[in-house]
Amino acid sequence: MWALRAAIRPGAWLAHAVRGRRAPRTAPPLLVCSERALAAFGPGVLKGRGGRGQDPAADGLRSRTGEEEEPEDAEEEEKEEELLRRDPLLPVGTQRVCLVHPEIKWGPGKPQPTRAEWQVVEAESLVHTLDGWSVVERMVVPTKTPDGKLMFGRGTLQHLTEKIRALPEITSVFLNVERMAPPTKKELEESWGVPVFDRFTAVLHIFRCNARTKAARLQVALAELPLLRSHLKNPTAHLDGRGGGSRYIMGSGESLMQLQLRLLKEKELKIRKALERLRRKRQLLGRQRRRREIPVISVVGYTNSGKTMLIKALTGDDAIRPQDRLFATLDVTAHAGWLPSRVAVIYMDTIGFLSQLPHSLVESFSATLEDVARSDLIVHVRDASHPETELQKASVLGALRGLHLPAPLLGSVLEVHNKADRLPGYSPAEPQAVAVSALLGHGLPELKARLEDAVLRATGRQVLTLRVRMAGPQLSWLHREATVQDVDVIPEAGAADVRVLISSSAYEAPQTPKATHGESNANATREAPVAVAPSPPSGGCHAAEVGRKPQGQKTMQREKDRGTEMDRHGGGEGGCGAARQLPIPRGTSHGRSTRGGPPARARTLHNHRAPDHRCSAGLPRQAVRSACVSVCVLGVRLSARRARVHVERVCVCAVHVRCV
Ligand SMILES: Nc1nc2c(ncn2[C@@H]2O[C@H](COP(=O)(O)OP(=O)(O)OP(=O)(O)O)[C@@H](O)[C@H]2O)c(=O)[nH]1
Ligand SMILES: [Mg+2]
Repeated sequence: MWALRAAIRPGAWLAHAVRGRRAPRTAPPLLVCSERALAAFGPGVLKGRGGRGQDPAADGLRSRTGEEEEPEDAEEEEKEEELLRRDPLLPVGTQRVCLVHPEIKWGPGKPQPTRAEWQVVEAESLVHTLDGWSVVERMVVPTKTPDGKLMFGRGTLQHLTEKIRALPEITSVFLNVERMAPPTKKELEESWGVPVFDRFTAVLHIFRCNARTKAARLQVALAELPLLRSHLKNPTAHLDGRGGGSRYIMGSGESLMQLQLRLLKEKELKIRKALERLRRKRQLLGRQRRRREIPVISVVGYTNSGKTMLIKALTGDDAIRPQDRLFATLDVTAHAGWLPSRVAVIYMDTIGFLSQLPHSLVESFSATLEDVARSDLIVHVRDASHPETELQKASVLGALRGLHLPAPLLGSVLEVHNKADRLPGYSPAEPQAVAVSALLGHGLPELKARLEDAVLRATGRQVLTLRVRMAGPQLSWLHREATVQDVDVIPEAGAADVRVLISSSAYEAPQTPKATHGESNANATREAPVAVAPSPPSGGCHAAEVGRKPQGQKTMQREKDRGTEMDRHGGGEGGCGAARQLPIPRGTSHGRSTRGGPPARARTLHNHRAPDHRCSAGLPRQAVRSACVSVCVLGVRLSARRARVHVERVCVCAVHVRCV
């Protein structure tokens, strides 16, 4: 005989477990938002719909990956909205749910070691995710015939029906199975007298409630098509052949069933087309990000493990609002942040995983998860305090493998054990994992250092401090070929120590022998003993050459020769048009970097011959020129023989100064 556990009232073990899983809904601490971080990405890369604070439900100053931000063709927009109009999947309003968990005792259908009680807890969390829904009864019912039409044996079902019928307060039954066949649903609803729904329907309904962007809503609409198909019925079928009416509609030669199937097929094609349009836009934005060389870190993990909270802690973005509910995040959103060496990165917040998610559901969200495949690094956030953390890990890794990610990306996943504050003295068993508390900010410095290390390795970059001559062309070369993070001018030496983030390919170019550069190290910032940067084209005679990236050994050698020549002639400043000589770093506008690194940092320009010197206060041009005697440092006051000026900005044609 079977045992109907926890039928009358929640058993102590279960009630305890359930209480344990529901963390209090406390407001997360407010952190300072990094405005500069966001500014660094320029327009079109990071955008929030409607700006900060407009959507109180949104979990952050989110920059969705761009799909819905572009102005849409009005007609297309209307068509897409039409696709998204549908009836609710589950009953609306307050629901008191009876949770029935069929426990498969043996056989291939038996789930992996997950204990029934935790499956019940997770199912209960799903119900609580819906506003106004509560679980009033829980039942774990053993079954040997999960694939049978009625899921349970005859005697078991009868017993269960009596139990459910004896509970007048329940308004629906959640049968905790992945999918339920329509005939099963029909029979059970007739026996129990209340609506019955499965895990797929519950998750789909939650997705519907939480999806905000058009991409997410379209993906949900795509995911629910199989459900709609399985519920199709032909009301005239019973009339067939009895003379009671035509099974064809208005003589079209198409039965109602065929018509419904055709309409669903057309709907599917339209949704796929709309998703493809959004995918192209996302790819475009991805290309823009890559052009700007901003590394992307995808944060993945089981639902409710703290992904959003971790991104909030890493970026300091107080507009991000983590929530204690499953599938709070459904849209991939991008958030800007900085790593210790002021390396700008984008964190991608992603949809959480759940065990036993129907395959079609995961597949429909594959377009969103494409962003994960294109990232430079994956961070796997785990809830270390969860009793089933190992199973959650297995579930996430299984889903990641299903995404067909590039092997190096999959091989370099950085594991973060979150919620360590709930486990005093916790230390991860995995040597590579980092324990943190995103809530309290514990372990974040170590995590950031590890992230930087991994990101630099993944993107083939390193942070170096190089000493360059101010009179030489090296600094401008560095501005072009690397991200200059800091310039420390040493006036008495006529040199500067320049901290740069440089790609290995640029750094290891033939004319930059490592011996003279000092040791390269992805993390450590090293002093280079001598001026080292490869020389740019002579004197900046041709604007095209000034902005050109050295490609291949031949080009580099030519540039080296020119550089040698240039050095012999004292600084390499030719007599060409000064506008072409001004070494504005590529990708900058008005001295503001868009290649990573904080904007409006003091930037040293070595060129003595700035093309024009403009003074907003009417200072004589000569005075301004003499003020820019040696270096032009943005935002820094310079004293000169005749004037004291404040260099406000540097653009291609002028150095703009203000009299102080
Ligand atoms: N105690 C503790 N709670 C945390 C920590 N990090 C996150 N939480 C809580 O865990 C819950 C879920 O956090 P989220 O960041 O929304 O989790 P998520 O992984 O983004 O969840 P989904 O978007 O739903 O997949 C929230 O109530 C957080 O307050 C932590 O380090 N310690
Ligand atoms: Mg989230």
